[in-house]
Amino acid sequence: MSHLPVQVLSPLDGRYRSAVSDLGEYLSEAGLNRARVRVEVEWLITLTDRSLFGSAPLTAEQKLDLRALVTNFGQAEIDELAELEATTRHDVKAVEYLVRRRLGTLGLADISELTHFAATSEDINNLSYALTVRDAVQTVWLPKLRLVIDALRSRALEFRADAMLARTHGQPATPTTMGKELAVFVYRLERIVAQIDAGDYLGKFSGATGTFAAHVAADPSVDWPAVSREFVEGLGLGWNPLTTQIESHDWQAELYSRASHANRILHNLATDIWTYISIGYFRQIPQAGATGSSTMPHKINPIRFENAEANLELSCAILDSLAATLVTSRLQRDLTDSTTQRNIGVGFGHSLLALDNILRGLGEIDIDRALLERDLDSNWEILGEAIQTVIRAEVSAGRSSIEDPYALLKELTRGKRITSADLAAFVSALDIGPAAKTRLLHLTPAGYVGLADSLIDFLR
Ligand SMILES: O=C(O)C[C@H](Nc1ncnc2c1ncn2[C@@H]1O[C@H](COP(=O)(O)O)[C@@H](O)[C@H]1O)C(=O)O
Repeated sequence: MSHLPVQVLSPLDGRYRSAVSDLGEYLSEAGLNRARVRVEVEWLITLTDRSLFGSAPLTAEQKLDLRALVTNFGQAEIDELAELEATTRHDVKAVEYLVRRRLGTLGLADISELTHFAATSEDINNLSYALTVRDAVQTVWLPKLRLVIDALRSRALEFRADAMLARTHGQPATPTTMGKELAVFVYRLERIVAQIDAGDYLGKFSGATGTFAAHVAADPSVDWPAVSREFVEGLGLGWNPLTTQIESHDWQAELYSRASHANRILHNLATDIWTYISIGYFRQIPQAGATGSSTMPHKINPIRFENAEANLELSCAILDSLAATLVTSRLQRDLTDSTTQRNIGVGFGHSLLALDNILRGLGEIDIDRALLERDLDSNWEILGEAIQTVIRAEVSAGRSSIEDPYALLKELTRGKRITSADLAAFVSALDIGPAAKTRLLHLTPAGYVGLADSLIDFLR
């Protein structure tokens, strides 16, 4: 028998807890159950406000008491729900019983039969998930993503004029600036954030098979779809009028796909920064007291970006799986979504942890301008593109009769190392107009960055 105290299985609840615990407020079992209590309570208030089934509107104080069940939801309720569920073997039924018990304590036993009235568990669950996922995304995950975007933008602006050899296919290519390369990621991430901001959080509240059958059986004179719509929209959610027992989860699939897409862009950023660090373009700023390698004292390892890379992969695996599977439920419902949705927090948790690491990592790197310049100065052959393009323009304008300029430059540069002197001699001998020749003679690899410096202004 082990002597270990009870151990959590997920590192999100272990070593990384402090970085992701804000999500637990919403996407934990307790967060879900608190939201379920909220939905049950608000449904009671909706029914009594309309004096349905012999009820009378609750007083302001009674409503406060009921809503306090949500704000005061804590360990006592968590324990009581566990005890109730041990008997019911049904998590939502346990919540209903908890609310009924509290109604008794509050002197509201006369409305206890209106608890969970005409509702199926999914009516409570889907609204609770929409509320908790919305709050987790809007108050925890997106703000962290925005912090990363802001940090990235400020580093992009800082490096906007830092010319750098580009490496398409990993090979020296037409230079760019470090600022423009980081700005590309800002632009991409901002698009995804806008899409996520515009996304839906939908809810249904229409009974066991989405038909309002029990509602109509109880009182055919009520406009139940209108009541349902007001109720769902009153919670700040969009109303889904046409469903089976379950909300169709399409909004969830859309959200998780977009979050996963954001993860992949961040993954691309993390591996690019890792690569810039590995070739020395970024230096890592030593952190006091930190160790790189346990045996090689000189090392500073890019652990922030490696941790981010791994967590983004895990997050994508979970969010992709949720997006792919949640949209299918056999006939009017199967219960697979109940089990999979319990992992929404794990999906966002790995992403949040990655964001935290990227944010720290971005603050722990500095650019090595001297190395960037040395590298550019060692690769004059990349100007072959500029020269052949200028010659073609000159031929086209009738100022040159050079045949096949591309082949000429290919002959000079392909697979070869060229010095500035080689290139100057070559350009001086070219049969082109004097203005173009002067322009080419003044061109350097560091100066061949086109409009990279100003393109960054396309960022919002
Ligand atoms: O309103 C209803 O409950 C309708 C009922 N469908 C159900 N809808 C929602 N939850 C249900 C359903 N059935 C079971 N359960 C309870 O779901 C829990 C599943 O546990 P887990 O796999 O851990 O997520 C676990 O607590 C289960 O008890 C139907 O028969 O159509």
